[in-house]
Amino acid sequence: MNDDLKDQEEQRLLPLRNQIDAVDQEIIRLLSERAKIALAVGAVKHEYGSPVFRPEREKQVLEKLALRNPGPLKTKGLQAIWQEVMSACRDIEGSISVAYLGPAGTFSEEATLQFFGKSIQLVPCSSLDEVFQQVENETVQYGVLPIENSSEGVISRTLDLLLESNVIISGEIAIPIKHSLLSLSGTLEGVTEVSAHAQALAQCQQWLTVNVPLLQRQAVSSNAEAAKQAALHPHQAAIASASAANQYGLKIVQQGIQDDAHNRTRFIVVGKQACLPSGHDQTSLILSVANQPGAVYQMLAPLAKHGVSMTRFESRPARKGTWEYHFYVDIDGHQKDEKVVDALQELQQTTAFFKCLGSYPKSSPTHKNV
Ligand SMILES: O=C(O)C(=O)C[C@]1(C(=O)O)C=C[C@@H](O)C=C1
Repeated sequence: MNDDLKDQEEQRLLPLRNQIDAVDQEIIRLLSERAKIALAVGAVKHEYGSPVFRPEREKQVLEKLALRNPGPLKTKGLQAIWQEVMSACRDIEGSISVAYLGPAGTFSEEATLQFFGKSIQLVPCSSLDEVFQQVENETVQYGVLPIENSSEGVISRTLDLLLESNVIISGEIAIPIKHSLLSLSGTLEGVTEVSAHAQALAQCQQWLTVNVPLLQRQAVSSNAEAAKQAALHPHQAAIASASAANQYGLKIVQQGIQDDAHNRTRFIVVGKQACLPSGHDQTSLILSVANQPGAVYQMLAPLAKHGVSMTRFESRPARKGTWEYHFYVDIDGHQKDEKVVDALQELQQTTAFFKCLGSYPKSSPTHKNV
């Protein structure tokens, strides 16, 4: 562009940018008003000793945005902004800390930030067990854990820890998982090994077999750990997110190497506080029944009887060597909803084992960020 055209453009942009500045000032004034009200809300919560984070209310605020959005902003963009507004308001009511499978740069961190917004204290942990421990010991208020991947199935350690521990599920979020092959040089020259979390290696196995059959595959504790190692050793490549490349000083050899283009992981948020109904909730249960014919069919009868829909059903061996199973069941509705109350009461009487993991807002398409 020549200088004349640049000047012309500047002259036309200037008044528009002045308008944006004036609107920004008004937004800041309104945000400050909102923050003062949040402080008053926080003071009331403090008096009653109740938690700052209210997932059911945040879900309602995000849903209202979808209904009220006049455009031209996309609802997804508006909701992402509001997620940060609520995160910042929450933070002045009282800071919350959230444990996740670290180090920095993992998909767990991405899910944590999408769910809570950026105004939180991130506490990276070295294992899923440690995330649970931190929540159980109340050294953090919440923990974020992967529970199922669309191509690889359930994360069995998370299911087992839910059975053993004493935490309550307070939310869920599903995020797209896109893997990249990273190395120090951005090429595979001199590279003999590729490392990643076992789940990521499994999610990319076809691509690796077809494209880099000679690279030795090495499972490590997380993709971010693989990226850290690749940054130190030129003979190692790593599978991690494209953003991990920046974070660890690596270059992208190839993006999007996951075998399933729609690869997603669902994460759960656990804490010690039960959620109130939001209007669009689900309840997670662990059940088991005596090992006899028709037992599973009978186990589910109270749900059908009270018109409660089952949205997920997983089984895990009870690890007693007796071919007994624990069933992980998600149902529609909150445990305070009348028909759920009736169904749960009956289930408690008819099952050999019953554990309610909590009721929490469903991640609707508008809050799924996918
Ligand atoms: O409504 C509340 O309880 C608030 O604290 C306000 C607010 C918000 O910013 O809208 C902030 C934090 C809560 O998690 C929910 C909502």
